[in-house]
Amino acid sequence: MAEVLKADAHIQREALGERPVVDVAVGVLLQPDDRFLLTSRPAGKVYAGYWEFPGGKLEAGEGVADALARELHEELGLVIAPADVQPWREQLVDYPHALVRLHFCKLRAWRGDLQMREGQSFVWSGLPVSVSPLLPGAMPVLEWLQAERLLLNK
Ligand SMILES: Nc1nc2c([nH]c(=O)n2[C@@H]2O[C@H](COP(=O)(O)OP(=O)(O)OP(=O)(O)O)[C@@H](O)[C@H]2O)c(=O)[nH]1
Repeated sequence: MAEVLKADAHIQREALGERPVVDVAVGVLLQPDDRFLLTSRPAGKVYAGYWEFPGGKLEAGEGVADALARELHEELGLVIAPADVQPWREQLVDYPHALVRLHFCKLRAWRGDLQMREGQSFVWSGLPVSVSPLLPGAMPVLEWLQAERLLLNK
């Protein structure tokens, strides 16, 4: 099994094998200058107020690119073509409330102006990130981006 990131390890949860995996499509929206979009989780959701990359759970029978296009439209009013979604990395995260498989995708093209349709806040961030707290499942992305930038000498 791929490495599992255990969030809030001090909180008890069911054994791994007994929980279903929830698939989540997550977008890393990148500007030409490589800043990326972070949004805050709306009130009423688990980890409300934490910063994350936008996205959400796949519906039954839905693929990652379609789910991401639907979520980004529902949450942010953006229109993206599934063909512009670049699958990037996957990460399993073991939260007390759920075991999730995050499908991180890069996006450099979209249409429409950002609308915070769920009352979220947003920031276009560089590295290091200036907002906090960050959702545990969003943290590996920062390391991956940093590693890529070092490699490309950016
Ligand atoms: N969107 C997003 N979700 C993440 C990230 N990292 C991470 O662990 N997650 C987890 O993935 C799951 C996404 O669920 P969600 O609640 O945002 O999805 P949703 O919009 O479909 O939820 P709902 O329709 O049940 O309210 C949550 O358990 C969340 O903690 C991230 O960077 N972005």
